Amino acid sequence: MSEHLAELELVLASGSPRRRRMLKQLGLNFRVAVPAIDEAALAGEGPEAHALRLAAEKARAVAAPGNAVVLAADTVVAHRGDILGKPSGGREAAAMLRRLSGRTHRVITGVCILAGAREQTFSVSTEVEFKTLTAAEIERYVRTGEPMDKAGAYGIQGGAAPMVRAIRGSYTNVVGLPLCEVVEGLEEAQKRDGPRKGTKGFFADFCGGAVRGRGGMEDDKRS
Ligand SMILES: Cc1cn([C@H]2C[C@H](O)[C@@H](COP(=O)(O)OP(=O)(O)OP(=O)(O)O)O2)c(=O)[nH]c1=O
Repeated sequence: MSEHLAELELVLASGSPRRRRMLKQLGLNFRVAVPAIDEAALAGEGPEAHALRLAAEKARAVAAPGNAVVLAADTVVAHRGDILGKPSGGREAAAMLRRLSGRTHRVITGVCILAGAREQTFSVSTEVEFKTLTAAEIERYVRTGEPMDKAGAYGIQGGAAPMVRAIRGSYTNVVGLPLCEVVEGLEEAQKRDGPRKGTKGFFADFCGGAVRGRGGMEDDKRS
């Protein structure tokens, strides 16, 4: 990661405590602005197109001063072309978990980085395999309330960790912000102020290899 990235004037367009925590983990200076947009899917919209569109709408919805760079993201769970967003209640959460049980799905995060008139939008996809869940396991987990603000009704970083047999791809992408690609995008955005000497650090090295398995990230207190 470039040592100059900490100098970036950054606005995180998100109310997600996970995204805030992950950006902090990078040591970046940023302020938070919470976008208010309609997150409903358009008719016929696929999961990736949906995540990309919402990420761009979130970024555009917040005001940023002169040189600031705005970062926004949207995470969806995709199964057989369907979008599983945040559940509307306990029944829908349980239905989503029954659907994911014993199967592999994809978690797609759309990312938008706005730097003046320049806009980068991209998506990152991670495959997640769930073990077969019992009805009791699902009921217990839904009762914790944790699924309610999370795409696909689960948090890999929290109580759903033991439900996940395997992941292929970025772990931070599942939690809502693919840090490797976000850092690359922010470095790219910073170049508009003139190229800086980049130092290839942890993230560059980390991105070079296959990322498999999960890290040790705490869940937030929001249920
Ligand atoms: C699959 C999965 C999703 N999530 C979260 C990430 C996202 O915060 C959330 C999906 O909802 P989003 O609409 O992407 O984000 P948000 O509403 O939390 O925040 P904002 O729109 O203000 O940026 O689901 C987890 O925390 N863990 C997981 O394992």
